[in-house]
Amino acid sequence: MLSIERLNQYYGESHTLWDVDLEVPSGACTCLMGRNGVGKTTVLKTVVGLLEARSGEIRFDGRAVQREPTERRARAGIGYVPQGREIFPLLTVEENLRIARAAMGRRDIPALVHELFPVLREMRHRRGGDLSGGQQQQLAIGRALCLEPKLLILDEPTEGIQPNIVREIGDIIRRLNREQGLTVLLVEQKLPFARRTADTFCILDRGRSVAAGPMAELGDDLVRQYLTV
Ligand SMILES: Nc1ncnc2c1ncn2[C@@H]1O[C@H](COP(=O)(O)OP(=O)(O)OP(=O)(O)O)[C@@H](O)[C@H]1O
Repeated sequence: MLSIERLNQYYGESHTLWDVDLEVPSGACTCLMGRNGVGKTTVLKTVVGLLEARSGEIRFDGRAVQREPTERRARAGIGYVPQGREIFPLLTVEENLRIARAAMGRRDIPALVHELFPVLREMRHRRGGDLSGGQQQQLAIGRALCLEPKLLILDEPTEGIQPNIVREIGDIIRRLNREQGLTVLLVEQKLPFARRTADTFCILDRGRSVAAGPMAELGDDLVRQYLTV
């Protein structure tokens, strides 16, 4: 579904991504892994179109999208839940969802959103900023679902969330993937969570893709070499 080939990206003169390759198979949940600062968020932002690729190809659904604007990629089915969630804190839960939905020219909120996240219906009149971290993450995922994506990209969805809610978020990602058939690309630093949630992995190290494969093949050597601090 998403295929990245020889992607290079720069922040000014600083070469950040070096010939990165990444495959996200249709229907799978893929985890992009690596230590802090290796370029994971930069890959996601380049896929979404918030950063420009200097060279390389990003194919989504069989089409090269690396020169398309963000809105066009979103309309094509690339959904994005950024790190830190970035919900609108002063708007209500319902307003946060409706604003996203308006981008589709629709006023209704998809039933799936309330089915997956009943708390968003219960708290629809609360301000986004008054929700707990876990509830804000649910709102951020719900908002991405309002655009009916084919690929859902999540940047560290468990960051700053209580352990009992982390499991809940993992269950929801798996349900979206397995029951709704949504393809998922996830950045995640928590190894047990990544193992439990994803089918395939790709590891970045200092801006380069260094290993990839089925999650069952993520052995201790790779973990020691590229993931433990
Ligand atoms: N706006 C920016 N301008 C300049 N350099 C940046 C910018 N954003 C990130 N970088 C640098 O690019 C490199 C990759 O950063 P990135 O945030 O993609 O890494 P990451 O793997 O997602 O890290 P983390 O796990 O800490 O979120 C880092 O060296 C970072 O300092």
